[in-house]
Amino acid sequence: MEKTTPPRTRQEFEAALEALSAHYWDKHPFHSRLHTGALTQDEMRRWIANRWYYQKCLPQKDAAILANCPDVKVRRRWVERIHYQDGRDDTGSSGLEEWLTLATAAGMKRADVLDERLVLPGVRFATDAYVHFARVRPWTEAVAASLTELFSPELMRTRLTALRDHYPWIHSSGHRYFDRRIEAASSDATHARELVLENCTTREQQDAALAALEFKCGLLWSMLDALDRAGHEEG
Ligand SMILES: O=C(O)c1cc(C(=O)O)c2c(n1)C(=O)C(=O)c1cc(C(=O)O)[nH]c1-2
Repeated sequence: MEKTTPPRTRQEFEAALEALSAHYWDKHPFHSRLHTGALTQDEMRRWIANRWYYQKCLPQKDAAILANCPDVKVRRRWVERIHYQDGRDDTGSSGLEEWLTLATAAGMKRADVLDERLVLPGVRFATDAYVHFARVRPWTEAVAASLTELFSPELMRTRLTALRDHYPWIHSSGHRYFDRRIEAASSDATHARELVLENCTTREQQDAALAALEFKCGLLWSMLDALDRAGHEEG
């Protein structure tokens, strides 16, 4: 009989997921420039407009996870991510509205962001690939792909400090997205990690989850490659 590789222990699996932080976009040169205050106003605005495309696609990505997930308890908690970004109605808080506030705080018009004129082909392609992945892969893999958020709170803290220290021309109303997201990201990512650890129990499922998280790291990285290149071409 063919020998199958036994699954990793929970600790080993968790450590393997964590180790993929080595590929996270916090180490991308574009983020280094953003965080040291080196971006021009045009580059900062282009980053905000491109991230908008990522932000606005997140609820569709999460809806794909819901559509593929047969577990009512998981769906009940996961749907909160859609409420978070879309808002429950026009009066409450909404991540997407807060992102648009960041755009106006940086001197852009809402319409200029909403018409996606500044969205680079590479950013569109990478973002669409994430939504597609969530549609066609098992829900556990799409949840694993979201685990980049485990690595994001520290990055968002650094970004907030950078906005305050290096980009005073951006009105402080634009900081709110990150102010609120740091805590939400920790709680969402902790929940997602638990789902992956609980539901990916065979070696194959664990490997697929790790591959999904690596794929997502590459996808985020390529978004910043596109932004970095656009900045250099301009300069
Ligand atoms: O500002 C960032 O660096 C950053 C990173 C990430 C991430 O690592 O995927 C997300 C966010 N922000 C974010 O705001 C957010 O809502 C979010 C959702 C997800 C996801 O994959 O479901 N990632 C992220």
